[in-house]
Amino acid sequence: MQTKPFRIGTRGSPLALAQAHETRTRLMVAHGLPEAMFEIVVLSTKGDRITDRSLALIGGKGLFTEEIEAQLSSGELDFAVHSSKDMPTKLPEGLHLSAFLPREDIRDAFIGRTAKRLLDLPQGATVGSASLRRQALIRRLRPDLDVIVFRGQVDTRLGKLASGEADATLLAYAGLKRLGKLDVATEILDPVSFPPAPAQGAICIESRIGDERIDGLLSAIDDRPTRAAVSCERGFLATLDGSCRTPIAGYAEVDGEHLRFRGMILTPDGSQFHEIETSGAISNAGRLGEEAGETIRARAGADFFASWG
Ligand SMILES: NCc1[nH]cc(CCC(=O)O)c1CC(=O)O
Repeated sequence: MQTKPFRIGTRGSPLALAQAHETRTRLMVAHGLPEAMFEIVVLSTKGDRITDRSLALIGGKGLFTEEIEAQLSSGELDFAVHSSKDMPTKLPEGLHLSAFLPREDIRDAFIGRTAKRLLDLPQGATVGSASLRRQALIRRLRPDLDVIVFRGQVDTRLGKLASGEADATLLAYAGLKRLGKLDVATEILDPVSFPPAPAQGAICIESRIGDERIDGLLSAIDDRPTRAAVSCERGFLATLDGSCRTPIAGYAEVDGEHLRFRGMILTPDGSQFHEIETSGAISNAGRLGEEAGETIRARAGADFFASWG
């Protein structure tokens, strides 16, 4: 019988803390354990410290996870809670994603200061986003808009918007919901025309491979449909790139044992894009995503990928 508290690693952003608390609550309920059995350990990551530059320029994925993963590997943490969207497709040796919480809404939210909808923005309006996917999707639908880089935590971005640095911004519905700020959203974007990032809206738990005590603890809160959908989306991402330096979008929807995936890749200026749709058994989810990536890559051709630099 475990008596020492489990040590849960997380970043210190309000969103990360909300995700860690949600995970702890689910574990307490699933196992009838008191809160004192879970210690939330807050770590600062490179991605949290660098706020003045686009993350795509400094190294993309892994920025929010490296410090936490080092402490997982060394045994100082028992497991860590992350946004699946921020996880590199290749994890460090010895670590795996051992559980997924039931997914939140996958869609992006539009937050307009004056116009309430993306398509209602006046010509030449500015939209702030640091995400290459969102930038490319905006340019595809509205090549006349001026897309500017907007970084930082959700509150920072909303502050920049309020102070007039842009006319609108985009954020994940899931993040706003977890922060209790859904009311700022003025439009929820349609995932067919504005597909989310692979793994958006899904909280995952990372832990050591072969740690049976932790696997046992976490299996009680693992959501199978979310695991299948995220595996498929991450398969697509991994085949195409796996960094966050590229405009890649896609989402899977699970219905019983069946899954349907839609993916999109774009040139950064949004002038060209390719879409793919596929479906199959959830038992084959990761492979379905990889195959979709291979197919869309062949279809797009080398010239298209030159735009990704
Ligand atoms: N890159 C930051 C990040 N990572 C996860 C989320 C939102 C929550 C989620 O997708 O699970 C966000 C903020 C955003 O995109 O608005």
